[in-house]
Amino acid sequence: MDKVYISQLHVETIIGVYDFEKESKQSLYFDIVMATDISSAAATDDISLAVDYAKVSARVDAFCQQNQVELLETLVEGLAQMILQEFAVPQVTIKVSKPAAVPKAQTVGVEITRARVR
Ligand SMILES: Nc1nc2c(c(=O)[nH]1)N=C([C@H](O)[C@@H](O)CO)CN2
Repeated sequence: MDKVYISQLHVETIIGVYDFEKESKQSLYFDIVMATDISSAAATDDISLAVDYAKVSARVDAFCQQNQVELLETLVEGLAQMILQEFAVPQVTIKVSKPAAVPKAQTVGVEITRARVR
């Protein structure tokens, strides 16, 4: 299966378990890989037949602003379901990194892969 991907998408949003995290936005970085068959888009050179990575990026940012949650797990699960439904891809992998969370680590985060249920 072919892939369309987004690397290190920077989103600033309210996210976290602790009270101090609910007061100001923090940086998250998303790596997103979407399975797709690119043959129709390649044959026609038509963006409407492609998974538009710019539209996905904008939706991910908007989703993060509209859905303020505590856990990275909750956020990526919601994002995966949104991408599967709105962009007609059969499978998506999302890795989210929260570099400021653990000072002694370069970064921490969560990665999931979800497939559309037929
Ligand atoms: N598996 C997770 N562990 C932790 C999360 C999380 O979202 N998933 N979040 C926190 C805090 O919000 C942390 O980022 C603040 O230091 C802790 N562990």
